Amino acid sequence: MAFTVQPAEPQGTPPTDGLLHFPASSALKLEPHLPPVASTDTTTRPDKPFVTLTFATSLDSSLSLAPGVRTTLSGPQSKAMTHYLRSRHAAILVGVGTAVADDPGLNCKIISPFVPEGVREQHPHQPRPIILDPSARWEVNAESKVIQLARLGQGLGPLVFVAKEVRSVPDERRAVVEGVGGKFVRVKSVEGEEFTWTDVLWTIKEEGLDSVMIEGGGSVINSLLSLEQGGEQELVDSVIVTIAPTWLGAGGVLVCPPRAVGKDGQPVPPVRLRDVSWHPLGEDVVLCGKILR
Ligand SMILES: NC(=O)C1=CN([C@@H]2O[C@H](COP(=O)(O)OP(=O)(O)OC[C@H]3O[C@@H](n4cnc5c(N)ncnc54)[C@H](O)[C@@H]3O)[C@@H](O)[C@H]2O)C=CC1
Ligand SMILES: Nc1nc(O)c(N)c(N[C@@H]2O[C@H](COP(=O)(O)O)[C@@H](O)[C@H]2O)n1
Repeated sequence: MAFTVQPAEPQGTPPTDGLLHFPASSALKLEPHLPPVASTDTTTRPDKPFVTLTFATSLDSSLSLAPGVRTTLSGPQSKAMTHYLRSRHAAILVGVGTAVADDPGLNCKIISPFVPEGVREQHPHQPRPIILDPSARWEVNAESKVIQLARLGQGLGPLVFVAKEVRSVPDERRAVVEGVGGKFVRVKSVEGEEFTWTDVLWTIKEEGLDSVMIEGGGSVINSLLSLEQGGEQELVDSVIVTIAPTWLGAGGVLVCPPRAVGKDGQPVPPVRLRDVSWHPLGEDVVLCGKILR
């Protein structure tokens, strides 16, 4: 598919339709870190989608002030960048801790500055929200933001991944989720608690979703990074982190995976990024890279 820069909106002009704006010049810099757009791409794996790990952090590695406290870290430009990422992924994944704490919308409020030739997009591309909720504790209801947005046509119905061992999901929750085109998906778990990331990603691929951005929260990011640290599985294709110029202080939800040790009990070299680039966006800086393997 050929892509061109859509010149309809001059860079820097705020949109008047409630949508966010991310300039094509900034978007181009992210391109090497994003899922391929061409369906003929041969680098994608059959067993998993393209995985982007992306979140916003403080200088002291906090995602939020405390568990359950929704905390704004991204400034307007990096928030627009996150929505650009949402426009470029088929799915967006968070843990149930985030769903409960933030009541997130998990939708996209940006029209890509790149559009296929001859096409003028009227609506943002929407990623499919995925909530990891092994024990079905998310009390999703008609007021949940993700449901409201899907009902308005401004987002998609969520896929809620619950453990096979969970006896049943309450009928009201099922009706709410299915009413907006979402569904509960059963995933094999270890003792009804954790899914393996291989199973999560395989299930996403089985749902026909070729790319996923994993946004958080702390438990999700740390468990994924600890696998990468172990070096046994290569699951994350791209890492895009917004760093905000603030310290949230002790007590926050931290990105801090357990230190990896080898079979001999000795520390193994820490995980590091390669192909790193830094992009100032407003007062924030966005770090892009790939996990060094
Ligand atoms: N600054 C940012 O970019 C973001 C910040 N956040 C913040 O993070 C905080 C929430 O983080 P946490 O409390 O750590 O919750 P979380 O969102 O990481 O969810 C944790 C839950 O997800 C499930 N889960 C995680 N890994 C799993 C696996 N491998 N298999 C099955 N289930 C799994 C478990 O039920 C676990 O209890 C909130 O305060 C939120 O505001 C969340 C996302 C992004
Ligand atoms: N990029 C980014 N910057 C921040 O400052 C944040 N707090 C987050 N959080 C993530 O975005 C979700 C909330 O936004 P929506 O309602 O979905 O638009 C939140 O749940 C986190 O996943 N991200």
